[in-house]
Amino acid sequence: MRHELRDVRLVAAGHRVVHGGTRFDAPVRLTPAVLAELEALVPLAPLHQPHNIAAMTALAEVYPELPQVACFDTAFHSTRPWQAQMFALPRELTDEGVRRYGFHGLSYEYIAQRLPQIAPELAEARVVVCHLGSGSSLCGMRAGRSVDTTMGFTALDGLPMGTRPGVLDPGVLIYLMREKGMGPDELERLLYHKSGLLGVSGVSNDMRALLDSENPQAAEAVELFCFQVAKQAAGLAASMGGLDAVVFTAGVGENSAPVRARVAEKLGWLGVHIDGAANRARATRISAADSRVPVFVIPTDEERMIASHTLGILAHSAVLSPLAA
Ligand SMILES: Nc1ncnc2c1ncn2[C@@H]1O[C@H](COP(=O)(O)OP(=O)(O)O)[C@@H](O)[C@H]1O
Ligand SMILES: CC(=O)OP(=O)(O)O
Ligand SMILES: [Mg+2]
Repeated sequence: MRHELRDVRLVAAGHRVVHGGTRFDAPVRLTPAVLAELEALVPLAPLHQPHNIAAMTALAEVYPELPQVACFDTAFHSTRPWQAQMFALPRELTDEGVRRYGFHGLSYEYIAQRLPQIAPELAEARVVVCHLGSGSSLCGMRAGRSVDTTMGFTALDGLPMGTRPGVLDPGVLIYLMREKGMGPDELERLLYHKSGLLGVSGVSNDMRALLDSENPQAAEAVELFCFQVAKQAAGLAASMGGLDAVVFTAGVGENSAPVRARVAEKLGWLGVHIDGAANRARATRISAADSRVPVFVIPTDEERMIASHTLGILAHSAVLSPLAA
């Protein structure tokens, strides 16, 4: 890094941190105390949080004076009403933080800023944003604020993903523990690494490979994915009391015209109709001229959000002093 960045003056490092728990609903400057709190959240995001923390500790070793800022995937969702945050579990579990957090918040925050630049008439709109990548989730946002989202306590809930199952009857877990003798480590491997598109297809976790495959199980994996996107998008429309626009973003959402077409087809009854040619050309607005609900493809930019938050924290705490790399 020192070599690559020799002509650059580093002023700070911003990080995506997937889980902020109940404690962090905004970006925060990294301190040893903050780091300890982020480490305590590792069990809630075992696929992501350890890597987020590893980057911070590595950087702190090389640049001990460099200010570092943690920007949370969960923070954007702190505006949701209580019904969207609560599981129907005994109160004491809710009180200790067993609740729905939601993720991909930096991506949703970027889209919330970008959409009104593209379509000012939608500034107050009820929008379902489909962040479809390796990890996938949906966010229902109204006037740019999160109302509801498909992920929950961890990044396992909601849509099927590359290697995660999405929504699952918790009774399945009791069955696997009791009848198959699975312990927490084996369950974690099953749910974070072996399920989702990979588990259903037996072929790949990559949507491109599944769309190219002749294997009927690959086709089933794609169909299961599109079915759940449409079904859960309709659920978010109910959370918002209506639907005024749909946005596709992230790896699959930005690049896969067939997935967008199939999801839109399943949402036709809600007034979502796309224009085939615009969709294939990956236009910014892909809805048909007579579609009640406009549909957009907007490339996300989580890094830009992180940079912007990091500069904001620096300006706020007046630490933007000349720091030579
Ligand atoms: N042209 C494409 N068609 C279908 N899927 C694609 C295409 N390009 C990328 N993808 C999918 O996007 C996924 C990665 O999305 P991305 O948002 O970069 O994921 P993440 O940030 O969660 O790693 C890949 O796993 C791949 O399945
Ligand atoms: C939260 C999450 O699932 O992130 P990613 O899409 O990066 O896996
Ligand atoms: Mg991503």
